[in-house]
Amino acid sequence: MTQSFGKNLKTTIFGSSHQSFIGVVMDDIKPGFEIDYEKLCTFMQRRAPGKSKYTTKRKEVDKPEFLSGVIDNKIVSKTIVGIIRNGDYLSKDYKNLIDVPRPSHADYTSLIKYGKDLDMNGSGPFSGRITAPLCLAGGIAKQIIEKKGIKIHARLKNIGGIEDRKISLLNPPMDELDKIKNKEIAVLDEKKEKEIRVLLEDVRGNLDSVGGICQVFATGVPKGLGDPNYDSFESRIAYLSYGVPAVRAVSFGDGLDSFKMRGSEHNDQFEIIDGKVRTKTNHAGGVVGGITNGEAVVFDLIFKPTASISLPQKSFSLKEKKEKELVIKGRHDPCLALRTPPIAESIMALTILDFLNDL
Ligand SMILES: C=C(O[C@@H]1CC(C(=O)O)=C[C@@H](OP(=O)(O)O)[C@H]1O)C(=O)O
Repeated sequence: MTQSFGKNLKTTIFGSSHQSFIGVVMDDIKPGFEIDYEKLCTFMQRRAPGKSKYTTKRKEVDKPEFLSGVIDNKIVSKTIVGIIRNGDYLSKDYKNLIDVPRPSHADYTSLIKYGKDLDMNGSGPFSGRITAPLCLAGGIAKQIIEKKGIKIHARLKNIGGIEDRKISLLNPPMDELDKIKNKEIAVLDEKKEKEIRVLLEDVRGNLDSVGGICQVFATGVPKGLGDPNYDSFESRIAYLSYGVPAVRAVSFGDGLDSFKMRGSEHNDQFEIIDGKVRTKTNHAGGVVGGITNGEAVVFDLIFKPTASISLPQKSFSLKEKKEKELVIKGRHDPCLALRTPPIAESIMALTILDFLNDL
């Protein structure tokens, strides 16, 4: 079971949703960087639970603490260790799931693989809570690469089938995206936001859940990050993305729509502007042949509807060896996708920093 990623900047997530804390080790980071602690906390609050009626009611402070490698917010070692304390956990809500697994959650596959030894309270390593330390590391990575002129912003592109405004992949409106980052529903189009609220009220009222797509943009990314084939820029993004609970797909640029296009529509033709090679469009999302081309890097993360819903569902009892109805207790997100923009930004930032450590 690996909780680690990164080739040059080796990052390891540890802990579990209902243990006393969760955290992250960042190894082979460059000492000297001054972390803007307030900015890091604000970034992490965008993901934190208990902030909206459309997400989980669990309330956590989610303030990062540095155990090692950081003094007065300055990185002073090659390895840093940060933690986030867990406070508001109700493990009793998970007791019945040891015998009766949740459909489409990891209870069953975890049991097949690890038996009853793995701490599955709060869904253990399969919990969305493990994205808190990812954002701790990602928030730091984002600050480091910002100083190198790389900007990253994410938005909710689609919630439960309701699509936000289409925006340019070539010249993404980064200032506009920056302004929506602290919204409860981080979309640009206010009319669509109202429609999403109606949908979410319906989903919540009916004890159900809904998924969504988070789209993330990075500008100022140097040309030449990534290699062909198995260590492509996309491969490292995908490696992290599929480690995030509930991610079902990751797609670059026009991604999942590209197969419907003709080559003449999808090709990004070249032009020379002020002596610099640019592309006229950015259907590729800034990565061709696994290598960044200097245009904005854009990818979508597709999240399934939260598996833990309160409606009665068909499952089975391991003890009794027969089918059984399951009613899940606990405080689950009617739409976990709402909390994902800082997660997508973290994946982008950590991957770029990992490649930059290469150079
Ligand atoms: C705590 C977080 O999200 C949790 C993710 C989660 C799950 O099953 O993934 C289930 C809930 O946990 P609990 O049952 O302990 O309340 C969420 O609250 C968080 O994101 O910080």
